[in-house]
Amino acid sequence: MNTALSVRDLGVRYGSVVALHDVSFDLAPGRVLGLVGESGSGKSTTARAVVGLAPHTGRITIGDTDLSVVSARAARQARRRVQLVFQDPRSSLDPRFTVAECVAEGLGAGRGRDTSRRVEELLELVSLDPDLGRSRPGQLSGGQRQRVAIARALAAEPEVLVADEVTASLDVSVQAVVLNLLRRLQSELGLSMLFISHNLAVVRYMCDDVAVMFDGHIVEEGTVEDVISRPQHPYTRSLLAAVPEVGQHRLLSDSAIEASSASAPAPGPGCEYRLRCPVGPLRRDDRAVCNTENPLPEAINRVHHASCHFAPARSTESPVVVG
Ligand SMILES: Nc1ncnc2c1ncn2[C@@H]1O[C@H](COP(=O)(O)OP(=O)(O)OP(=O)(O)O)[C@@H](O)[C@H]1O
Repeated sequence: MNTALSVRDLGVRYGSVVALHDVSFDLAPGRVLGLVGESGSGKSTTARAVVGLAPHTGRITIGDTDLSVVSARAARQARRRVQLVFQDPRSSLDPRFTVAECVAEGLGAGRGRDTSRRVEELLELVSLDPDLGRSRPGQLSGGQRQRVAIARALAAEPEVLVADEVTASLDVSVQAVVLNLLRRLQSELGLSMLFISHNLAVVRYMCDDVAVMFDGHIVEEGTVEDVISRPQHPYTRSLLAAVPEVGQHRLLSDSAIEASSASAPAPGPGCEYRLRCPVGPLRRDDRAVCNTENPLPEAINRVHHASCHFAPARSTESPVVVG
């Protein structure tokens, strides 16, 4: 089979802790494979091993380069075709560098006179104003910082992008913006993506295929639709049961996510948010009205799961009832 990334019998230990046991999976070219599982199941360790940040046993093949049989130099070159975007851009971007310097880091040794033009192009690619290149990461919002981290990863012109909980440190409305950006880039650039998340709703939105991790093992894999609608492993069933909106197929439409990434009004009293779901009609409960007793995060939590996204309906002085 033609694969962008193939992992066989991957094992990682941290001292006496065995973090990964014989993990195997294939990522097909141009597809998005979700790696899902609870905290501590080994998702980040898998990502770190794939990009060479964790010593491991087993075999990793990038394109047609089996890293276990080539020289260290050839392995380093092959690994440049796989780029990792970390969970928290505050720690992955050097605060002493300007944004432009952070992105230029990703261009590697071959950069020359055209560096600043290329950095501008990369900032535009992630929908950032190139003028932000003169700022420091600390002057940007969390969502802007994560876009810079994505631009830096794309600077290396990777074939595979590993996105490790890239929205976990972001505010819920900004999460939607970053997810949509990743979807757009993946499709426009034909990237293969290993998308790591503990959130099954997000995995369903983003991925074609999914592998479920538990205690350092992959316990189930398949297309997202098959695994979510016909889970075979008891652990997958328990993960699904713990996320009601996936179990009930109450997931998010593109339009809901796109709407939430547009100019959302500042949440506050009298501001109504309408939750959307692509399957079936909205129920009356699918709306959340914010008021002083019920500020936005609680409203969203009460009606839907906290990790869901939402679309602003309209902002008024007094709550509006949607029929
Ligand atoms: N640097 C480390 N030293 C020792 N043990 C570690 C280290 N990093 C991870 N582990 C352990 O390895 C196992 C897998 O951790 P890992 O971070 O890969 O899980 P995860 O699924 O990514 O979790 P999370 O979603 O919380 O990031 C856990 O038991 C964890 O405690």
